[in-house]
Amino acid sequence: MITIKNLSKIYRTKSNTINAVNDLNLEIEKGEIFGVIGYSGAGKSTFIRLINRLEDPTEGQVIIDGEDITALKKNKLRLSRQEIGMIFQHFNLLWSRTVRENIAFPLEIAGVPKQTRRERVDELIKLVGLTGRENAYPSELSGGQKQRVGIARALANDPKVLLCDEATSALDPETTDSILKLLIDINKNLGLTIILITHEMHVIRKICHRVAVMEAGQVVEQGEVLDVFSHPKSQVTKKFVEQVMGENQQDDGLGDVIEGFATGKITKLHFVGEVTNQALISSVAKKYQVDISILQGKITQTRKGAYGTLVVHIDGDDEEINKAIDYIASTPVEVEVVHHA
Ligand SMILES: Nc1ncnc2c1ncn2[C@@H]1O[C@H](COP(=O)(O)OP(=O)(O)OP(=O)(O)O)[C@@H](O)[C@H]1O
Repeated sequence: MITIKNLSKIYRTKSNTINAVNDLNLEIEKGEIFGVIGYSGAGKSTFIRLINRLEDPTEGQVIIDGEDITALKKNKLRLSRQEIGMIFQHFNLLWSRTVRENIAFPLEIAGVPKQTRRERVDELIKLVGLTGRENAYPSELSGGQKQRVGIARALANDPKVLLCDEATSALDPETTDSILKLLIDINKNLGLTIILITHEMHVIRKICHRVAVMEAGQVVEQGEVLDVFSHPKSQVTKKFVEQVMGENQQDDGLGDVIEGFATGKITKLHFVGEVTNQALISSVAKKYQVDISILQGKITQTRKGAYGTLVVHIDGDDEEINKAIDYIASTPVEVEVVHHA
């Protein structure tokens, strides 16, 4: 639905030439939540601003539903922009306008008649959960409420695409979760395509279907979120996965723990995808005469399932332990026996 072809943006200053976006190619599907992650300076903001032509590219094309946005003249561009909503890290609200008036603003610009405008604003206020706050000014709102106004305003003209520029980076973790949940609901209920840029892997993990990792203006890796988590290829992607999974957490002090067991087997269980850790552990404990205790590990959830490793101690008769291990190995979970007591 969105095709990015050989997109480049070069900034020339007196002393410098910066390839902020450098020959970028991407295909984004209709109705997906697509994340772009990168460190500061990777070119994410420039990239997202090229999609709605807040910046003009030096080269390349952005094609949305067959229409080449980069080739549009000013008048047509204004109309096309109504199909692309955008929300920002610092909300960009009009401080002298109430919630209702902020949300109505893009409708006024689009020439929507007053009565229709009022009805549409009412709908949007309900959609983003701001009922009761209609007449408040931005200065009277929490960060999460401000971003809800930003979202309602971005959705006012019924866009096909929503661009999110570090939309939760100024919010605390709990508020971030509530805004991410709202974005998931909007994506599901309205079938809206969402492109978000972030430097936080948690945001990608929680809501994105696919992700592209950017470095020095280029996409260095892309794919389904779960695949990128489980098989990160580039150094920069590995660093982002560590943000969520922790660094070298797997074997921290495991040697000492292992020495403490005189019976049973210590096993590492690698989870990628559908099977959940709780379901597996409890079904093994029910099916076989074994005791299982979790010694260490970290499991995280993506939209396509769990990812991570658990180290467990399985104790009981040798035969039962082996049956339990064979059973686990017959599921999508990978088993590795690291110690026989
Ligand atoms: N208007 C501009 N003029 C000159 N250089 C710019 C301009 N805008 C961005 N750059 C440069 O382009 C590069 C990419 O910047 P960009 O803001 O797109 O990165 P980013 O990944 O979004 O990082 P951040 O999160 O820090 O904004 C940086 O080196 C930046 O200094």
